[in-house]
Amino acid sequence: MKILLLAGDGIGPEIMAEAGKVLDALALPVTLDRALVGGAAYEASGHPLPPETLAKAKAADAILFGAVGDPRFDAVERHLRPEQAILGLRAELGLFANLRPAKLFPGLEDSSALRPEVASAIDLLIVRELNGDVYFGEKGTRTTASGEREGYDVMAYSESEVRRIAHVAFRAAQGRGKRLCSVDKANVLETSQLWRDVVIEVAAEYPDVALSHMYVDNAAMQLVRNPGQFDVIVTGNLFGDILSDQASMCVGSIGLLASASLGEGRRGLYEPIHGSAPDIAGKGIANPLAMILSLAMLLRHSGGDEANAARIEAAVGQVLADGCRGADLGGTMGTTALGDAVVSALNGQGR
Ligand SMILES: NC(=O)c1ccc[n+]([C@@H]2O[C@H](COP(=O)([O-])OP(=O)(O)OC[C@H]3O[C@@H](n4cnc5c(N)ncnc54)[C@H](O)[C@@H]3O)[C@@H](O)[C@H]2O)c1
Ligand SMILES: CC(C)[C@H](C(=O)O)[C@@H](O)C(=O)O
Ligand SMILES: [Mg+2]
Repeated sequence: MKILLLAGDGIGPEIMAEAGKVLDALALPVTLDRALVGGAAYEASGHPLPPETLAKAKAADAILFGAVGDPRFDAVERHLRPEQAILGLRAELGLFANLRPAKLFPGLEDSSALRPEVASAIDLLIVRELNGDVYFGEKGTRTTASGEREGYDVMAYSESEVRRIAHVAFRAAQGRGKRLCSVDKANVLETSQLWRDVVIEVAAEYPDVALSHMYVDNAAMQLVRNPGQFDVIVTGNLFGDILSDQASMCVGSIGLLASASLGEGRRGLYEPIHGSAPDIAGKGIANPLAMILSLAMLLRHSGGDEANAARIEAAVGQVLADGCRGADLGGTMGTTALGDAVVSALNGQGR
């Protein structure tokens, strides 16, 4: 398997180094390649997703992605900002299905922003559509008739876009608790009404899955009131972005949530749900566990290697059960110490 490592900006290189250690420890027959992406690529070549990087991504079986974003480039033209690299990869590779699991690791009951008994019940999967919505609609700024500036971003979903993500979500639910909650804003948005209608049509093919619908404002509230009620959530690009950051604090930290971005084939891109965290970059205190758990998802979904994916997840679970905590979880362990702890847990497995 050919894996492309794209570390990116901010804490990206720091956490990628720890995932690299885990990959080395497993000694798998993989070929590794690296390329610049995001602000680092813009600085070096004037584009956040240079053609060489995109070509390498297309040639890879899987991409392990750190994070992009650098406040130094927040004022450059939008199409050249670091974030365009990840949006470009998702679009160019047709990665329309973003899986963002959130489960409370034993031992982290008191780290959740929620009460321990509420947090303990969390074991959910957010299936976020990743190639459409207001992210990819027409956008711009214009001057209105009265002479003021107006920004606009068009929200749209076609029937086929909703249908394909609905199938992914129903299949995911079949492999879990057989409950799917579709989150939308159909009481206000035409885009959401079509979303809901199409999800209901697709549901006819999955009679074993119990489908429910929830408005996104209520879903945000229910996610902190009683997150244990959710099994699989399917939602659009923007709502999924927001709800997944919220879900991360329900299980303790944004530094724990991994994701898989998948298309039609086996190729996928795997990344933590968080960003480049410029406020802590270079300090050696970023939590590398979301990055390491993203590697586990890579092995599972693109590598078909469930055994090693499960080994990594068990090692992370062990490290957390042993009380290892970085600053985000109220502890003092740094990025490299946490990565080392995962490697020793891996090496100690089965002994
Ligand atoms: N997929 C991506 O590459 C991605 C995702 C989200 C944000 N971004 C970009 O990242 C930059 C920063 O955005 P932001 O501050 O809104 O979000 P962020 O996720 O980078 O950080 C939010 C907060 O969480 C903390 N945090 C994030 N990851 C952490 C980790 N692994 N360990 C410990 N603490 C962690 C940060 O220190 C910060 O306080 C922006 O340029 C944004 O566009 C990129
Ligand atoms: C950086 C940004 C474009 C990205 C998104 O909004 O999808 C990020 O927030 C994420 O969650 O991966
Ligand atoms: Mg996000």
